[in-house]
Amino acid sequence: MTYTVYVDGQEGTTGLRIHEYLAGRGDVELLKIAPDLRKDAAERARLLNAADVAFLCLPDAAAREAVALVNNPDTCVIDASTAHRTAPGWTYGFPELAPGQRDALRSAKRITNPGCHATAFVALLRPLLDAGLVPAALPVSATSITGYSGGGKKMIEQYEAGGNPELAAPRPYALGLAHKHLPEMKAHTGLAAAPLFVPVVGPFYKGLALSVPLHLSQLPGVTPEAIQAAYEAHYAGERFIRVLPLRDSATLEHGFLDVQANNESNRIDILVFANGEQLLLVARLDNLGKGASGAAVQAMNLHLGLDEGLGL
Ligand SMILES: NC(=O)C1=CN([C@@H]2O[C@H](COP(=O)(O)OP(=O)(O)OC[C@H]3O[C@@H](n4cnc5c(N)ncnc54)[C@H](OP(=O)(O)O)[C@@H]3O)[C@@H](O)[C@H]2O)C=CC1
Ligand SMILES: CC(=O)N[C@@H](CCC(=O)OP(=O)(O)O)C(=O)O
Repeated sequence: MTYTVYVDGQEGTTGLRIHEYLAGRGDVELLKIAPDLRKDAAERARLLNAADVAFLCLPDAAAREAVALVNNPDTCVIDASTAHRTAPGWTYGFPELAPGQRDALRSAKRITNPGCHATAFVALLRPLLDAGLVPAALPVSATSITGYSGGGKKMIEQYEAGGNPELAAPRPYALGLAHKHLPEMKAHTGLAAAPLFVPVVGPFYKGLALSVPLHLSQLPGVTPEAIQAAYEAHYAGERFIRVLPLRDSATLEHGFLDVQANNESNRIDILVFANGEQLLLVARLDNLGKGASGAAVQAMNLHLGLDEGLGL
């Protein structure tokens, strides 16, 4: 069986990476748009509707426009943008989210891929809310350090042009405290309020690690071991989520956390560090792997009834 796949936004960072994942596959026929017609609505509509699976690797406005062009009821749209992550009728492309998510993704024709920071945040918080260890009302904070490819072509060009000393150091951003991933972080964890979230972009291509500090004094009766056990239970048998042993400083290189350790993989590592009543939860991943294109291909495989890890 051959599946017809179209990537709208094939020249962008996420689109190119999806092409790389799919290039060697004999079961996928990749439809390509002529370079001069890349933004031609009629030609995009033709290809979107000819596809079994259409990936949208576009800015939000263009992704909304692309969805409006799809009228083939059999086309499954997998949107990598932020446009539909909490929209009704769309299924969150995170198979490991909760029991039932895989069945939902098999039948969905509209799949919305999680954001890179949101993937890490949801991976850390959802199991703890589901297990009743973190109450929905708990105020939560998070920081995340990411490589510059997360900012797409424009940011990659800025960093790779060289000559700007400001870019040599990590840069906190989204300091209006209104990052675009906040709505999905709230919606897909069950928290009553979005976290206070500060992302930081650094002078390296890719790799992401998000940290959530917790004070056990705010969680009566909860222990580090209970948190660890909740992760192990939630992610038991998951091939793309690895829960490292509690306080596993052996996974740290010379006492530092390597945020690039999962690059070129579709894996998320979950790490729990504890000292007395203070706890630090960390999730790390490749922002272009499980944080974007890898997750999109995993969702496609699952939707088509194939081995979820095919090509990943
Ligand atoms: N980079 C990352 O780590 C992640 C990105 N995402 C999301 O994925 C989406 C794509 O991001 P990314 O690949 O980084 O972005 P890029 O800027 O690298 O690529 C976007 C591509 O879309 C093209 N494009 C823009 N408007 C249109 C249009 N109207 N019709 C057709 N093509 C159009 C652009 O064309 P042109 O080349 O002419 O500019 C560009 O090639 C975004 O919504 C982003 O938020 C999600 C997770 C992670
Ligand atoms: C460094 C950088 O700018 N990163 C992007 C995140 C990219 C991503 O995963 O998010 P979307 O899928 O929502 O684009 C940002 O924080 O806006």
